[in-house]
Amino acid sequence: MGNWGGERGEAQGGGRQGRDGLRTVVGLMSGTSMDGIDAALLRTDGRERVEPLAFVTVPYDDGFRARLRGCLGGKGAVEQAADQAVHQVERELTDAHAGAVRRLLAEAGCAAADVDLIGFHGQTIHHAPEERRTLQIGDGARLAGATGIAVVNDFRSADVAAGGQGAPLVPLFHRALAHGLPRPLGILNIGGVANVTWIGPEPQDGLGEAAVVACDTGPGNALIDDWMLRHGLGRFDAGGALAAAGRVDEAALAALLAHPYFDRPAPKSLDRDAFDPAPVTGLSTADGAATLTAFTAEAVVRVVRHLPAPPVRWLVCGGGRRNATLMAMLADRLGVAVESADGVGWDGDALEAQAFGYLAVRSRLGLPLSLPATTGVPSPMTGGRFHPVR
Ligand SMILES: Nc1ncnc2c1ncn2[C@@H]1O[C@H](COP(=O)(O)OP(=O)(O)OP(=O)(O)O)[C@@H](O)[C@H]1O
Ligand SMILES: CC(=O)N[C@H]1[C@@H]2OC[C@@H](O2)[C@@H](O)[C@@H]1O[C@H](C)C(=O)O
Repeated sequence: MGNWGGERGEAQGGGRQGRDGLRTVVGLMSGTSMDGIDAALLRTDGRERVEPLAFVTVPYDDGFRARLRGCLGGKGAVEQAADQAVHQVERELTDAHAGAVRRLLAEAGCAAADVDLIGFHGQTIHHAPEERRTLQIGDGARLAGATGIAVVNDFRSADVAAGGQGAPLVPLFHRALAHGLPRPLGILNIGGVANVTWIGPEPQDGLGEAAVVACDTGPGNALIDDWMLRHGLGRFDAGGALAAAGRVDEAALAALLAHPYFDRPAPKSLDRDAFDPAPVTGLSTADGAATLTAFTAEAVVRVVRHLPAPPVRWLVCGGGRRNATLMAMLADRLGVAVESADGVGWDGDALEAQAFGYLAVRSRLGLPLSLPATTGVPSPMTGGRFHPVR
């Protein structure tokens, strides 16, 4: 992969590796909440060094969000991907990402020619690793053409094809950021789905890397968001205010937690709509919100027994860290410090987008994106598909 510079080359007008060994990259994430596109600009060597530069979120409009939802999951989603309707949404999604890149670079005062690479996650519309299927829509070649910047996309397929879960993929990025923080450390991302990265003690001899274990914990905000939408109460429970006004229905919570997912050891991963919220159906809006919020928190508690040792501290990123009721439930139930990742100087909204920029560099360098302990893949696995500027 030493020819990366050559492949990008000056003919492609791209930035080149700086004297400090860092690449300038854009990371793009459009997560399971389907709230919009997160776009991050950073410099990184794809190993230890990460220097965030800028970040923007570009929300989807309601019409596009509805069209995107129409592509989601269910039987035959992969076959459906051949459909014209899905292709049309994929084109729209890709063009919206190109717009997000332009906006990010304009805000950062950075020229496209100074960017080496884009890491383009795309939108997951189907995730069934047990069937060796995962599908993120997003046209890498079209994005490269529209931005004039080479693109890496399709980060999850190689892992899933090799028998891994294909998710979560942020753990190696989390480890790169976590130097000097107390161990074992739990990093909890609460998006539509929630996922944890457990990071063990730093090797005493300074050689090698800290152990890392990861999995999806269970629902994040998706069930709460769907509940709010269904009741005409907005897109999410701002600050957790509605949940704070309700009472947790213990019988409904127990029914939700009866799902076999919580007994499965890590690594394991989820599709957005893996859980059926039927147990809360008859509850008041406030009690339903409280119970679904407790479900997200309790799912995190249930994962602790699948980790090598309980984390001594939890750092929370993703939109769920803004839900004060959820954060209080987590602190109460985990019994150790639970705090926003922003408190250690990270941007809890930008982390996933940054991770896909970082992983794009790793992809070009042929480095692993996943490990047996993060996705269950049989051996450390690289991945991603490269789309040069033509
Ligand atoms: N002020 C707030 N109060 C409560 N919840 C909030 C607030 N702001 C955002 N959220 C929640 O965070 C969600 C968005 O989180 P985020 O952007 O981390 O998800 P994502 O990246 O789409 O998902 P994933 O990590 O699963 O891919 C919203 O859908 C909402 O539920
Ligand atoms: C298949 C898929 O898109 N999974 C997402 C989703 O959103 C959160 C959780 O489920 C996580 O496993 C993953 O995203 C993050 C960015 C990851 O791969 O680390």
